[in-house]
Amino acid sequence: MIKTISILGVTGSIGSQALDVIKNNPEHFKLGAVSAGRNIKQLQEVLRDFNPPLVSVQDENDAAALQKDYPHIEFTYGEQGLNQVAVYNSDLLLTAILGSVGLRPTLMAIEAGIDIALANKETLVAAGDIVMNAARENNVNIIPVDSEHSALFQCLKGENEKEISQIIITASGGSFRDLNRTALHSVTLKDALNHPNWSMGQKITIDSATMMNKGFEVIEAKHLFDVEVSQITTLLHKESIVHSMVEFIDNSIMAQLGNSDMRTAIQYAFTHPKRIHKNNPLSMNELTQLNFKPMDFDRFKMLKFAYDALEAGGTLPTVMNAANEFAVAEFLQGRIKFLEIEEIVEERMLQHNNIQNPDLETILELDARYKSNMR
Ligand SMILES: NC(=O)C1=CN([C@@H]2O[C@H](COP(=O)(O)OP(=O)(O)OC[C@H]3O[C@@H](n4cnc5c(N)ncnc54)[C@H](OP(=O)(O)O)[C@@H]3O)[C@@H](O)[C@H]2O)C=CC1
Ligand SMILES: CC(=O)[C@@H](O)[C@H](O)COP(=O)(O)O
Ligand SMILES: [Mn+2]
Repeated sequence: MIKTISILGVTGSIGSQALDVIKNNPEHFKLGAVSAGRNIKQLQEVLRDFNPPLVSVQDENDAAALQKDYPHIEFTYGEQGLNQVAVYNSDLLLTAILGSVGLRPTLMAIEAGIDIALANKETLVAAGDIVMNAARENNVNIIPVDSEHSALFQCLKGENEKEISQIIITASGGSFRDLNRTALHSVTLKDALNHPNWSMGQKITIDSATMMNKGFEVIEAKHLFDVEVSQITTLLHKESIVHSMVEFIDNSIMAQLGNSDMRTAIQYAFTHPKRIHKNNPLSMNELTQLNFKPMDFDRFKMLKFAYDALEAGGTLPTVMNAANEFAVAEFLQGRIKFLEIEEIVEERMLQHNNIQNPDLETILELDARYKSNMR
């Protein structure tokens, strides 16, 4: 059976790699509806190559202009457009959109009974309980795409979650892993965007440099796998070859290894529970060494913030995510320095009065407020 896959964020790093997977496997996958933001040039290539039935863009004028050029495709725009793409009749929705803007469309897809291949980790950080409860109520599968969670998901296949001793999430350390905190005062945006192992979008590359990405991944793991916070460990692993590990109660450790190629995780999310062929094997003969080092929470303060937010629960993870989206956007615009990202996040987390068991409207309201310029 050919699976129809819709994509939120088709013009991004994950979106483009997902298109490679679809293009390389026409006997298995077909593109459904897609959304893009403002990169219309890249979207036009997608339209020419894949001819999707429904397309959403951020701006109304872009939608109108595209409609003239591609009359056989249906164009829509804005938040309403994202929702339309999300509920388009497909077998799987890949959430490769950036940030908490992905939350509502993801929930709408879940309510429509569509399985989710989840790359958009901010959705689980902002509203993990609501999303996971909705998935359970609607009998929808959330299949992780994030490389660490894909690894954990694969290691846990057929296992009993009660027999997990700990989940070990590996971390490259990001662009500044060899610098101490003093040196971080003078780092540049250009340096921050230079990830040692992965080629990714700008925001996640900065999150990796601040270690917020690993914090998000700890929260993501808590929601995806039924474990205690105390069972989630992080470990520095500079090669990003071991994508993560699970230790079981009998001391066996299972790991998933592979190249730094997100197409492996994307493809697995598309084919799960089966596997299909792929042509980019990790050459074990060329692997000279794999390094592991304990995490340093004083050096990587943002990871500690994430553990604190997860322990506190309620709306604190939502606020942390929103503050981070604001601060990283400011850094990418050249308006603040690297270390001000964590200052802003910490400041906003400290000023927030936590609310337990929030509903969706509360989360969306706080998300908008803490993402805005409050300074
Ligand atoms: N890149 C990676 O390897 C990995 C990414 N992830 C996660 O996947 C998600 C996507 O990351 P990545 O692909 O790197 O990000 P990119 O920045 O490369 O792509 C983001 C996509 O979302 C679209 N988009 C952004 N904002 C909006 C908006 N307001 N409305 C509509 N569309 C919007 C962009 O559109 P446009 O460009 O057209 O404006 C683009 O298609 C993130 O949550 C990230 O954390 C997880 C693991 C690995
Ligand atoms: C590819 C992927 O999954 C990223 O989230 C990756 O984890 C970033 O690497 P680090 O956060 O370990 O630097
Ligand atoms: Mn990851």
